[in-house]
Amino acid sequence: MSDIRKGLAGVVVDTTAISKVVPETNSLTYRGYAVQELAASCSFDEVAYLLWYGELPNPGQLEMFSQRERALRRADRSLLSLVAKLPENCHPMDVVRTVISYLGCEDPQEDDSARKANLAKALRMTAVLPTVIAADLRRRRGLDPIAPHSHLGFAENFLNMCFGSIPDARIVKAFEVSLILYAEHSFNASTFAARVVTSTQSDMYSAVTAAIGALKGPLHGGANEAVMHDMLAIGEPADAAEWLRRKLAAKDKVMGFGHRVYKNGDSRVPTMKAALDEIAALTGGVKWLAMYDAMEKTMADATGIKPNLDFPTGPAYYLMGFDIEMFTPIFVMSRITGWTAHIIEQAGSNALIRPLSEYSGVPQRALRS
Ligand SMILES: CC(=O)SCCNC(=O)CCNC(=O)[C@H](O)C(C)(C)COP(=O)(O)OP(=O)(O)OC[C@H]1O[C@@H](n2cnc3c(N)ncnc32)[C@H](O)[C@@H]1OP(=O)(O)O
Ligand SMILES: O=C([O-])CC(=O)C(=O)O
Repeated sequence: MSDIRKGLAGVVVDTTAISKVVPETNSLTYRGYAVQELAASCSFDEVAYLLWYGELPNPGQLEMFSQRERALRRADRSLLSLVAKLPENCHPMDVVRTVISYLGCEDPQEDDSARKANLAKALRMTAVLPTVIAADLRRRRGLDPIAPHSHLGFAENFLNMCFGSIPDARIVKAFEVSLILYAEHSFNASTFAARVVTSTQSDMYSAVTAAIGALKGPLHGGANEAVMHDMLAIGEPADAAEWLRRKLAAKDKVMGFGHRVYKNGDSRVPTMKAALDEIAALTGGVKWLAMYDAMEKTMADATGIKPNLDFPTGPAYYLMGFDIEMFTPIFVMSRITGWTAHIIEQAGSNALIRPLSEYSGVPQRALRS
């Protein structure tokens, strides 16, 4: 029997220079910078630049980069009509997945995986995806899309395209913090899926499409939606403890808790919890803070398992006015920067990813005796 590590738990499969997760010290760095410091001091554009180019931009570089991003925000008519044609009862993650696939069909350079071409694709996808997600949110509410504005920052512009106005600057900042925290997390399942596809020398759009499929699942990015569904099902903070006890007794997983790498708490949660506190104070959402505390305490007492990043983002996005099914697409809007950085890294130092398996079926037998 070989040494099988189910789910590749604990297996180091390659090196990466993009981010480092150290569960022992509860630290996460992007290109050497602590994520908490990036969230406090940087814009999402600066973090995207850092992930792709390895260094923070100087003011001139940032200006040029932001101008290029702003110029690529507009979704052309064919893209918007594709979104409009997709069934409204499909999950918005299916829309996002389909749109990325379509962008690949449209791109005459689709199969050019040189670094320069891939950087251009990464920027185009990152710039246009918010426009598509906002248009999808609005069509599900029976509203026309709002065109992007090139004078607005990345987060402000997205919120304006969704809601038709820009919220309080403190809410915009809290939202931008969530995007920065979501941007990158080493070899998580969706990033690994992207790297597997890239390792066959396939194109960036195919790799991102695979990553979106992996992120949709509730054990990964889909947990932020599940958290809010659970909080609404519980209803009142006073009922959280009993609800959780029943869930645990049935051996069900509680969404938004636990992590494959962090066993003593997710390094991003304190920063996101502070952002949630800010949003709740400004939107009158203190009930959901009480729910958060009740669930966190009951889980800690019963299992010792701590929340992951999807736990605070669920109520934060809900209080900002997003429909629950838009939560994971927002995660995509941010993580696409990390995925594409990994795709570029994988393509630049490639080895086909193809592990082994141990056969567990019937022994070899004759077809006819
Ligand atoms: C951005 C992100 O993707 S963060 C992750 C988002 N996903 C979730 O929130 C889904 C809920 N959490 C989980 O399912 C898990 O914690 C995972 C999948 C994230 C990580 O799981 P793994 O590292 O594979 O740990 P595993 O599932 O083996 O759990 C170890 C033990 O803790 C328990 N456990 C782990 N997470 C939870 C949870 N959320 N609720 C209840 N029990 C849990 C398991 O039941 C298991 O118990 P056992 O040893 O008695 O069987
Ligand atoms: O690292 C993981 O396994 C999941 C996660 O937290 C992320 O992708 O942000």
